[in-house]
Amino acid sequence: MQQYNSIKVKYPGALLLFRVGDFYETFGEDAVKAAGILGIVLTKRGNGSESETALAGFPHHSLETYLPKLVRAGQRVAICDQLEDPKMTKTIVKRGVTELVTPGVSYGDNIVQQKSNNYLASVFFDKQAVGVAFLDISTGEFLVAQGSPAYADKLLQGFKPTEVIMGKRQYKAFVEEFGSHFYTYTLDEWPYTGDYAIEALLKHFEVKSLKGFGIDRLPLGIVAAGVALHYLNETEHRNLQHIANISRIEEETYMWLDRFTIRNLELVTSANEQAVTLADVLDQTATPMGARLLKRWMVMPLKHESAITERHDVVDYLYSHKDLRTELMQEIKQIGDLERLISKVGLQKANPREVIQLKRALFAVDRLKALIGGATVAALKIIADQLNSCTLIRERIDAQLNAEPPVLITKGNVIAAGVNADLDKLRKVAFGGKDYLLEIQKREADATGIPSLKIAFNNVFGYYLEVTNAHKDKVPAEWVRKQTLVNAERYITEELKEYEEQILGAEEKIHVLEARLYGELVAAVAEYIKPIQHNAQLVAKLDVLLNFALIAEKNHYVRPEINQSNALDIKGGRHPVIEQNLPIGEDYITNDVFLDSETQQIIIITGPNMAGKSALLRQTGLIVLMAQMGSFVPAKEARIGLVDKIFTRVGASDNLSSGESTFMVEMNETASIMNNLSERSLILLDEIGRGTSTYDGISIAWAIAEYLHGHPVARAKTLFATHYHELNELATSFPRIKNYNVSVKEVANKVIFLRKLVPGGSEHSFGIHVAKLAGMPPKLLQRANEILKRLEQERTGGERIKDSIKKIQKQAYQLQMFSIDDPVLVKIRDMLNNLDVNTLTPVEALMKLDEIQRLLKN
Ligand SMILES: Nc1ncnc2c1ncn2[C@@H]1O[C@H](COP(=O)(O)OP(=O)(O)OP(=O)(O)O)[C@@H](O)[C@H]1O
Repeated sequence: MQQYNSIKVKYPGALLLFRVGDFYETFGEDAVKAAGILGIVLTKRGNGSESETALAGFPHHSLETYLPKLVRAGQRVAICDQLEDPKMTKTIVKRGVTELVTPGVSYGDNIVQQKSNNYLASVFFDKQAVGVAFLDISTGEFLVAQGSPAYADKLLQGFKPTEVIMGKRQYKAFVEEFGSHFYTYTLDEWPYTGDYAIEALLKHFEVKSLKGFGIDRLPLGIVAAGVALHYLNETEHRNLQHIANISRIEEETYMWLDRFTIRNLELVTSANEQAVTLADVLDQTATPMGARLLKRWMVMPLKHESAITERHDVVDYLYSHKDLRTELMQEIKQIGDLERLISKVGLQKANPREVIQLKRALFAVDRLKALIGGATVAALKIIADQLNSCTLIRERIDAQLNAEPPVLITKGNVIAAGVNADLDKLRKVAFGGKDYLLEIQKREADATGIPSLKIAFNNVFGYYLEVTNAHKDKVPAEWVRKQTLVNAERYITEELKEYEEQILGAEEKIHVLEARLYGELVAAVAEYIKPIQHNAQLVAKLDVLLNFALIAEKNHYVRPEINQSNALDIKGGRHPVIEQNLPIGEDYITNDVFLDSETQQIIIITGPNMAGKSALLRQTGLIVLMAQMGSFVPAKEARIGLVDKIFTRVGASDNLSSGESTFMVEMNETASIMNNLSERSLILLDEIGRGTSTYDGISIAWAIAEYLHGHPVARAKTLFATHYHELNELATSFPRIKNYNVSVKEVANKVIFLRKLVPGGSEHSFGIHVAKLAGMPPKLLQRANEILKRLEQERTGGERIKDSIKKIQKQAYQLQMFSIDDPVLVKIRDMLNNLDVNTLTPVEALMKLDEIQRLLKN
């Protein structure tokens, strides 16, 4: 326990798994936690004594099962192993922590998700800018960026780190800026200096300057990156050869998606667990690394024409070469997760089966190279040229490892025959024993004339000769009797003892020798980390492009034209996700959308509830996004003038948990749009202003449209869906604002949704119709219709809406159940009117309810 305690204090905040013999044990509070999370038995040690402590443990071979559960439950887990062979020491065995696993520093197959990266983010900021580094120890990726808080925020949203580290003093500011939904860990301040960080990076990469990585001008990013390395060291991760590169996330290369857009367009995740995301529709990649890269491309679409066209060219080529596609697919599947395999080599955690898989992957890389070498599209040829066969190492693995080795090196039979003469000889001794024993048996039987003589083995005295009682007298004098049974006796001989020692020694020696040879082989593979990682990146890229071609064919997408104009021209566009999930027999209704900066910059879309306004907005955003990530798009034709930023304010995304009201969130999001828009921005606004009173809402919406139209430098293309028909008036005074509506047909008091976008404003919202579909009481609906009619009559009579509303307010609502004159009801009404819902706590709300109930009862 002394040893335990001395180790435990070194890893504050971590749950310590303490290896004792064949078990990992936890003690005290850790035991209580572990038992709770893992559902294992909690016992006590040192019952009743002063040192009594809670205890919970599990067999060491179950670590793979239990560790992920602890980490997923948000625990930091320190794994403390026995550092020497207990047989070799007379005192207490030496122990030490060999790894500290945290949510962001994990690589176990059972902990990290195959198809997602597992990023640790390190953040460091000053008053103006934020530096952020992303490191995935399971893949070796290491990226740095520096920019405005908004840029950092967008990256954090896109990369979705499983852990964010920062200096203790920056924690509060971090939460204020980026929210409290990240798993965070704070560190002491001392490593947060430029000097320390640069030194850590130079040392790790064994270079003299950071210039080669293109990150030397990111002082804050460098500090963040240096601390990320420092943190790996702190968590006992020392074998990091696979973190072989660090690169800058180039802000100017990628389209800007604000955090709301990533969320609102449901690209990779959705607030609704059941919802189908764009990733679900677009991902049929053949390898996990392809799936990970696809996600990256989805949240970081490109904004340079040449880079996008290059991807489209490849997709186009693969689209029209179906046979090649099938062949490529077969090879890529074989390659599997090469990226994580080679990382395991770097971490010195690759088992023999994984090294064999690595070899298979390299053979497949070779075939892949040959397959695309003949392609007539430049980008594919470049991939072919860059793929590295790594012939030497591949052949070395092939020659040195058995084709189907066990997972554990300790099981033996990993190194192939013929690799090492000593090993071959030892194996003959150890495993050629059966024949040898039979030989002895036969010789002794002949010599003694005991035909039934048998050689056998037991744990007590090893190999022995067994003689039945009938032949007892023929036993030679030099045999040593060891055991007498009812009808037989057992003897050992000098020869058998010698043989036994040789075998036991041989097995031990084989063990050591195989481990050494395997270690040498893995070290040799580690020399190839860089080329193999490069292969992995190329294959992942090919996988995603191939995937785009497959999906394009399957879902009938077309190649979009990307150009430098400022126009967005989509013909027959569809929503990629909704169209996949329509009831059978229903077709998605396609729509054309045209926007440019000259004639039609802003489209006001009105139309009834449920008409398809939001779907149209989203599909326009998604089509642009898909085009610029390199995919084909769900449309009949699409000509896309490059977009550099997409902003959305779509649907109500309540953020009540962070203490903001829905309307506040909406205004935050809209403000961020107004402050960041550019000439090439695409803005999607859905029902801006509906979270407040009608007048406030209309006024804000009106002013936003005016602002966007009148912006001195940036004529951002905007789709503006609204229920405020009043906004249709804008078109009369602003030349680039146009009215459209998503049409419906009214037949015999029923509404049929046509879902077609047609020019012109619309008059009705049919909200009451939707309320009816939803099953509102008929009385209520009837009254709503009355009010609506009245309002509409008065409006067409030329009155201003405000006056109309006033009139309506004068009408008393005829409540059937009771009269509003009732003083009790008046009291309740006043009470409710005076409540400030925004500041009310749940408890206060309950107390108010209780009060109301009592008033009514009395
Ligand atoms: N073009 C279309 N073809 C087929 N179905 C569609 C189409 N557009 C929308 N839908 C279906 O109609 C539903 C309602 O669409 P959407 O949410 O876009 O309506 P809305 O006009 O934004 O309504 P509200 O004003 O009430 O928010 C969608 O969930 C979708 O299933």
